[in-house]
Amino acid sequence: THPLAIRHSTRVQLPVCVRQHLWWTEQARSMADEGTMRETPDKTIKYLGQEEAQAIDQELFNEYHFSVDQLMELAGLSCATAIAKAYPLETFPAKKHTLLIICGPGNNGGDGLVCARHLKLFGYEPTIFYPKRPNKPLFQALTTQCERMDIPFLSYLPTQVQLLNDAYSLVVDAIFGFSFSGEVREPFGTILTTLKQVNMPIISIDVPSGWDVEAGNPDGIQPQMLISLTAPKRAARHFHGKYHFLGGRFVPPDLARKYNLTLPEYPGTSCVLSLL
Ligand SMILES: NC(=O)C1=CN([C@@H]2O[C@H](COP(=O)(O)OP(=O)(O)OC[C@H]3O[C@@H](n4cnc5c(N)ncnc54)[C@H](OP(=O)(O)O)[C@@H]3O)[C@@H](O)[C@H]2O)[C@H](O)CC1
Ligand SMILES: [K+]
Repeated sequence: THPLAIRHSTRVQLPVCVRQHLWWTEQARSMADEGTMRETPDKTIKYLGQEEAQAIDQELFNEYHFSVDQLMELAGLSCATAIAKAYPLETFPAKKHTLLIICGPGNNGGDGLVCARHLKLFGYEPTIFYPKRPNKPLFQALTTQCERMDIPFLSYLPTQVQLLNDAYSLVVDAIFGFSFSGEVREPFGTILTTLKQVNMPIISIDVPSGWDVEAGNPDGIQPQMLISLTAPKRAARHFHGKYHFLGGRFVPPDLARKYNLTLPEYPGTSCVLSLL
């Protein structure tokens, strides 16, 4: 048995053909157009460079005394909420509510773990692949929380993309965020090569993994959805997918003013807004 068979034995028998995939994305698109995504985009929004994104992050922790756990919880909840808006449960083909969430070794991976937990609470069926786990209490706790919620973890990622296409409807890329730099090192090079071949939509958290945080990467993965946290990074200018959401509604006004963030207004109590 391959690892995908552990908990999805009935589902892997359902092939996801291209026609079904197109039907489904169209359904999701029309539902989204009908009312769940009416927020107004703001054309003046500022795109952050890598150093600026890291400086804001540090200021939130060191000057404003937020803990990583706090911000990660809000970031991950934003991601799950945005995914539920763009891909509502009722638009999934043949009730196949499965998603694969691939988590990297830093805080972007932590956002992915939190996102998985909330998606499970929303009725989705996430599976996590977390190949490089930091030896830190925060990540160990987030992992335990997912395990205790019966979210399966893959022991390896099959390189046969058909297995992945058959088992999952969406893949969430929580591999690298704004601290990525240089050439991709293993095992993530192989993982990203596999992701470039899948035919299900990819959802990237904060930055499409493998993209330069500022310059993007035309040869990299091309996600259908991007969820920018705090403010979009410059790489987002090269994003040509269908859905671009902003999340991470935790920026104190003074900090937004200091960095001239010109953030659009979130509607009501929403923790996300659509930028497209
Ligand atoms: N303020 C906010 O908006 C918040 C955002 N959050 C999320 O945090 C990430 C940024 O997290 P950070 O831990 O700083 O970094 P990353 O997750 O992007 O990546 C760091 C790890 O990636 C490894 N890395 C870097 N480059 C490579 C490479 N070329 N190949 C392989 N691996 C790479 C790096 O490994 P090292 O060996 O270099 O240490 C790190 O392990 C942000 O994008 C948001 O998603 C917070 O959750 C909340 C606040
Ligand atoms: K990412």
